[in-house]
Amino acid sequence: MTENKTVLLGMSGGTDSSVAALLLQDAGYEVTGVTFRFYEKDGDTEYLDDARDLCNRLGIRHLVHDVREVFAERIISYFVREYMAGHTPVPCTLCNNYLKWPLLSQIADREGIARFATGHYVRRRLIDGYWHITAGADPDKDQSFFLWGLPQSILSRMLLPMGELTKTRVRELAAERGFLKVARKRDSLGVCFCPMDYRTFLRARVPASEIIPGSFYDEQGNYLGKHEGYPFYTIGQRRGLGIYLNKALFVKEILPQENKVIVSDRLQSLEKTEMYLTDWNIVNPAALLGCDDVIVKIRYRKQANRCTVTQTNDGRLHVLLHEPLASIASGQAAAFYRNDVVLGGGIIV
Ligand SMILES: Nc1ncnc2c1ncn2[C@@H]1O[C@H](COP(=O)(O)OP(=O)(O)OP(=O)(O)O)[C@@H](O)[C@H]1O
Repeated sequence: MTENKTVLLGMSGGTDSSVAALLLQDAGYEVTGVTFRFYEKDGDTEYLDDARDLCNRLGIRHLVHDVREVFAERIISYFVREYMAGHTPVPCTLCNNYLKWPLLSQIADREGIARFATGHYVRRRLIDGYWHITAGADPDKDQSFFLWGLPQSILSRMLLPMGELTKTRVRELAAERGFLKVARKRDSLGVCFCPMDYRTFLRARVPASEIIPGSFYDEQGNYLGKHEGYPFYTIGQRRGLGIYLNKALFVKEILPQENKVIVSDRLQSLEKTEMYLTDWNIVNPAALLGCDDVIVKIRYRKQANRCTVTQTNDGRLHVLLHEPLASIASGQAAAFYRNDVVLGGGIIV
């Protein structure tokens, strides 16, 4: 049987998905581009024009799919709600696992397209009959941490043209082929709808009466000073507390009901040896549950802890950490790895 070489590519108008279009065409695929309207800062739709122009140049059909309302509720409102609950949200993880990839799959089905693709810097590998996400070849761009929640129905159909490449090479490819605007686009930083300083974003979206000054206390309950409102602090935060003692302080606990933030001068006191996850996904239970060679990451970079994962009677995952880990915050994601292979993940409660 000949392979059905049709693919639906998520096109953000950025460098990676544009080069992905070129590479998929080179590989003989009939590419259809789709641009999701997730969020438009100040009504800026240049990204739509860029994606459309590229498709025109490449002779690719281009679709636009407006999901601004869904994105506003499932991602932006969730983001605000989580901070208001004293948690640390993970909007990119949720968007990838619950919106972007499922939408690609649904639209591909609707359009009769066999595969779907993005410009993510990840690869995939079939292990013991299960498709797994694995880290991208460029360690500085690897996005595997965000893709632990995808089911086999999606993993088995995805194409990942960026997986073997470095970002430098991707820019070179765009320039070599004469796509200079594509080659020079800036990398997107942080959360797409929120400036690096999420406080300004919260202030603009939450009634002033809901974020009010409160107090910092130490672990013994001693008052240390005023804070600007508990949603502005995250577990493990050290900078920007506005308490001037001649020692470093870390946010240990956030108590939304009392608008209190508890700080400690010992990072060790923020350490934990276990955590629980909800909304989890496991690729192959036999390769994760009870195994003692699993790595858990709760941060995109510079952290990897050995752990043992088991399922609890009430349907959560229990993660026993082999060495203590500091600054575990509710709402954050935890992703499980064996070497470069993503085994699953979940949301910390
Ligand atoms: N608005 C969108 N519509 C369709 N696909 C999208 C959209 N935004 C992102 N994607 C897809 O998801 C991939 C990863 O997006 P992300 O924003 O994490 O990375 P990026 O490095 O900014 O990618 P790019 O350089 O392609 O913009 C993109 O390469 C693209 O394939």
